[in-house]
Amino acid sequence: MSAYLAIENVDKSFSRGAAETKVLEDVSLAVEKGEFVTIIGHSGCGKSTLLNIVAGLTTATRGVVLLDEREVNAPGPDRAVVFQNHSLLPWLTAYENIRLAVDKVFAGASRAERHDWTLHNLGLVQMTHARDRRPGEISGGMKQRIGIARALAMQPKVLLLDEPFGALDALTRAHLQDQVMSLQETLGNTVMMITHDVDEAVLLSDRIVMMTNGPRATIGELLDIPLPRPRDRVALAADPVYLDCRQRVLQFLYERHRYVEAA
Ligand SMILES: Nc1ncnc2c1ncn2[C@@H]1O[C@H](COP(=O)(O)OP(=O)(O)OP(=O)(O)O)[C@@H](O)[C@H]1O
Repeated sequence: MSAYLAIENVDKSFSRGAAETKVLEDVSLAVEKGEFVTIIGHSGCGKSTLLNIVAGLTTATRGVVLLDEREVNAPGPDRAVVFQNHSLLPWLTAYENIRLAVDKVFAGASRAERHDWTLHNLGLVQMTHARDRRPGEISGGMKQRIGIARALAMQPKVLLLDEPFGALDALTRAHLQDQVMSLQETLGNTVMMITHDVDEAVLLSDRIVMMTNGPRATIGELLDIPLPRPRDRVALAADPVYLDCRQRVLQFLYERHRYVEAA
C-alpha cells in the first residue's frame, strides 16, 4: 500500500524550441495523512513545478502521483491550492467567493447546508465580520485568510500552499502562520507547503523537504521536526531542538547547496 500522498520517481522537463530543460529529476516523497510537509529550496529549483504536478495543473514527464491510492492527472477538489497572490474573484464578496467553491463541491447539499458551511469556514479564519466585503476592500492578510477558508471549505484530501504568506508583512505573516498551525491541529489536514523562509518551515512542519538546486533538482534531504504541538513561536525562539533544526536547514541551503546565480 502506498502512502496517503505518494510522489513516485517524478521527472519534469520543459522544452523551448529545440532546447529541453529537465527541471525535476527522480523526485519521490511519501506524505502521511495529517502530516504537514514543507518544501524548501532556492529560487527556481522547481518547488512550484512539483506542487503544480500534485495539483494536477502540470503533468509529470515521468513518474506518478497517487493520492489516497488514486492517480492524479488533472486538477480536482481533493487538492485545494492557495497561491502567494490571492486568486479571489474581485467582483464577489468574501462570502460569495467561498460559497462559489462550496456550491461546486457540495452540489448535492441543501441551500441551507451550503450557506451554513460557508459561514462556518469564514468563522474558522475569523473573517465573519468581513463577509460582505470584496477583495479590493480588505487587506492582503485578510484576502489570504479568505483564500485559505475557501480551500478548507472544499474539504480537500490535501491542502497545497504555494508561499501563501510570501507577500505579507512580517507581523501579518506571523499571525497567519499561527492561525494555519491552529487550524491544522483542529482539522488534521494533510498539508504540502512551499516556503523560502527557514523559520516558517521549522515552526509549521512535521517534516521539511530540502531540494537541491536545479536544473535536475531533486530531494536532497528530509528533516523531521520533533517539536511537540501546540508550538509557541516565542518559547521556541530559545529551544535547542528548534535551533538545531533551523541550523540544519541553513547548512543545507547555504553551505552544501549554495545558490549560484545563472551567468
Ligand atoms: N511552463 C514553463 N515553461 C518553461 N519553463 C518553466 C515553466 N514553469 C517553470 N519553468 C522553469 O522551471 C524552473 C523551476 O521553476 P519553479 O517555478 O518550479 O521554481 P521555484 O523553485 O518554485 O521558484 P521560486 O522559488 O522562485 O518560486 C525554472 O527554471 C522555471 O523557469
